Amino acid sequence: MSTEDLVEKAIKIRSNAYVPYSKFPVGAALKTKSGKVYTGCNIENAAYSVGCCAERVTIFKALSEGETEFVEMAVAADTNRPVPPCGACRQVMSEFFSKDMSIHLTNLNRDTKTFSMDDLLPFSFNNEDMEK
Ligand SMILES: O=c1ccn([C@H]2C[C@H](O)[C@@H](CO)O2)c(=O)[nH]1
Ligand SMILES: [Zn+2]
Repeated sequence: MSTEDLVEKAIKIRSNAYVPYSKFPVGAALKTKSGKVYTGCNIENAAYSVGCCAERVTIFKALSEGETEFVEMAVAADTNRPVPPCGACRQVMSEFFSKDMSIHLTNLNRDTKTFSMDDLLPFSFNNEDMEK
């Protein structure tokens, strides 16, 4: 699947977002090495802090199905600039994505900015930091 198609999937899955509190639907699409695509949206809760972003829902969906190798992700929201993922999602991404993996951030105009994992979260805390 092309990057453009991955972006379209991220935009489309926003329609499943459960966002009664923020009214800010976000969608994400994640491509595995084998070419399979997992999609996800944000899911909120009356206890605000237990809601989950589209990016993490998508990554956890794929991981829980046994996927471990990812090649590309797209994230979409109705924003002026391509939507920036929150810090928590960047940290989760850095656990499972290689430093050079591409993450495409976009909006409904299809303005798209592509970042490598390392650009999105430089100098990230990881397992090696606990090895001393
Ligand atoms: O990149 C982002 C930014 C925000 N949100 C969600 C969290 C919350 O449900 C709503 C408002 O922050 O948007 C995401 O899913 N992804
Ligand atoms: Zn997030």
